[in-house]
Amino acid sequence: MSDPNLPSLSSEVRAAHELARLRFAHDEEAQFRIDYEAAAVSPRMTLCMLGVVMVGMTPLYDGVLLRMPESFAGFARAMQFGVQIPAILLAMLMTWAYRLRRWSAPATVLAMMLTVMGLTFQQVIGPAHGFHVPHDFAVLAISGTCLLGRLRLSYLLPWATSLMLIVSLMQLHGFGYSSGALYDVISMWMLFVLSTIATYMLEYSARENWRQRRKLEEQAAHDALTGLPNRRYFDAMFVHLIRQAARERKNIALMILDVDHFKYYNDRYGHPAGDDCLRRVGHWLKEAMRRPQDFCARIGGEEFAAVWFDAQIAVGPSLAEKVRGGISELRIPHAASPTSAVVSASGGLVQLACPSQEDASTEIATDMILRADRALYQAKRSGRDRLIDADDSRLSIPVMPPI
Ligand SMILES: Nc1nc2c(ncn2[C@@H]2O[C@H](COP(=O)(O)OP(=O)(O)OP(=O)(O)O)[C@@H](O)[C@H]2O)c(=O)[nH]1
Repeated sequence: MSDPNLPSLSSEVRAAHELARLRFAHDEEAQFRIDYEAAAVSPRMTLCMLGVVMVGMTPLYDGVLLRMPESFAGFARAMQFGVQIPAILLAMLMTWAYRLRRWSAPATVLAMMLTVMGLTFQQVIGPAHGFHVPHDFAVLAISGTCLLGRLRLSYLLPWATSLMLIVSLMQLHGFGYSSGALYDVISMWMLFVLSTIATYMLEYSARENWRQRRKLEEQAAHDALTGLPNRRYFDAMFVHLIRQAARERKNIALMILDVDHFKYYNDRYGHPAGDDCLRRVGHWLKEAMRRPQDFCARIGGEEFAAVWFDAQIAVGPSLAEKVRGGISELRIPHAASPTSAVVSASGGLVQLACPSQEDASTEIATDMILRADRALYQAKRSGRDRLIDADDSRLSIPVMPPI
């Protein structure tokens, strides 16, 4: 029998297909794009800095190495310092400033377009002034953007290909269809194809690593048996929700649940059946948490926690009782239980109305867990298969002072 925790073959094939197409499904793709853009900041800044330095140095190699005539230098400077460098600086600003970052990719593409178009104009107009701009600068700018720009291939490719077509046509138009000009254009396209393949491979491995890291993070936060969040996730998330509840003046409720006489269950039906029982309980808990911010976790062997965010204090006990009682409704036979013929659970509930101290959320969480645990203990002592509300007058437990 196949292990339900292992991914099915079809999901693996789908995952490989998505990777090869450089596109994940909906939410995963959206999350990837956010992370990919965040990781693009330093390579893209490097690209822009290189661009500024290389364009900024053009007077040096135009004048000293290529001996650009004065009649042409004015046009070249206007292009370089009036258009290309400002466009690259704009891309730098959009990448560097957090609030403007969503414009970073279009600004980088714009800088590439203006730089390449400027170079191509110079190449085409130059010969009339007795000056020849080497053709490789245009493809260098496109390849550099491919390799260092960290732009997604599906975004970059249409722009880069259009640019290459424009550059090729302008060159062929400007220099005629001589074998030398054709050779130049073909070598430019070969370099461009290589850069595109490298861009594909870079994005492929970025996606693969990103997915792998997410999987590991997911595994570190979840329990392998039930698939529910684990204790580590619960501790972090509970404190986070208390902080949010304090900020938004919302209520928060916690129930700790423990399956009754689970040792007897294992003894009677065997450990694999015990595992299966825990899986079914976990599945029910996951189903029972309806709102996006409510969650449940497996916090110990046969111990679970359920957290409700923004539930009315008056309905908290009935919500918790529905979830706890639902475990008996699963009707998992438990012939060895002195409490019930089916698997049941005891629960301890604690609620907090609008916590006020946002910065004391860790202490509040510790206190709530302690009180829920004590209520659970009370439920066990008073016969099991029941919920005890820590705020109920029957249970007078002193509240732990903040540490
Ligand atoms: N099958 C299985 N059993 C587990 C797992 N984790 C913990 N247990 C068992 O759960 C049982 C818990 O026993 P106890 O702590 O004595 O509690 P209990 O028998 O449920 O009794 P009460 O809680 O007092 O009702 C132990 O026998 C553990 O071995 C698990 O992942 N799978």
